[in-house]
Amino acid sequence: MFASAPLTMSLTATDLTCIRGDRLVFDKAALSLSAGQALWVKGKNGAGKTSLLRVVAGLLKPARGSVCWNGIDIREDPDAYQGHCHYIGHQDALKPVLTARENLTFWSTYAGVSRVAEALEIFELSRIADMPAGILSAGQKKRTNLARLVASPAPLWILDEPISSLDTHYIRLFADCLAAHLKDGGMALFATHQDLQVDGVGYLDLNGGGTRE
Ligand SMILES: Nc1ncnc2c1ncn2[C@@H]1O[C@H](COP(=O)(O)OP(=O)(O)OP(=O)(O)O)[C@@H](O)[C@H]1O
Repeated sequence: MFASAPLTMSLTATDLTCIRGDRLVFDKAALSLSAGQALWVKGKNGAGKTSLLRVVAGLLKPARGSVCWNGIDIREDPDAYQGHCHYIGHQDALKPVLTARENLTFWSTYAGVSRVAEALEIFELSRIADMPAGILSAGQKKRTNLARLVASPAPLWILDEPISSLDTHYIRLFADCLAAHLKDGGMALFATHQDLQVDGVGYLDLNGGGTRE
């Protein structure tokens, strides 16, 4: 399953406060996830979804509160945490001169695991695998980014708008991929304004400041 991951995994965040510029974005947000669970972060534009995902990914420092992976504050060993976590944000993380295959190989080599061929197949990228990423369509770029989730598996997925630019076929494909990840004992925290059908997902509503429903 997930190399080097402990049998029991947990992600907890408590009392998170985020201030951006001089604005309080959210206050006292809390969440918890264990193996097989997913949480959908909801909220209107500007409610702080991206900010929360970046805080939980360890990319943005909260004004207060903490994020713990298996009970240990992620600030204690950020490198170890990054090894268990895939963050895919709004922006694509592709080098435009490298092909889709080369981009995936770069990421999976960096992570020390290589399931590139499987990732290309699952996200139906084989036909365009050897085209430079810079000339791919928005949806093809998005699928190449998402294929990193399979090319170098990690137990925790943190995904910001993972299905933007995808047509209904690929939204379904992603939903199946997410469901398989959860069935396999993975976890996911994500935000999307679009409709995504995945069973057993919990919700975190930031409109009220970060209270879990
Ligand atoms: N780098 C920054 N500096 C200052 N303020 C910022 C910065 N980035 C975001 N903000 C502000 O933080 C607030 C939350 O932004 P965030 O992107 O987290 O919201 P969001 O819920 O993801 O929005 P959307 O649904 O529009 O993507 C917004 O008011 C935004 O203007």
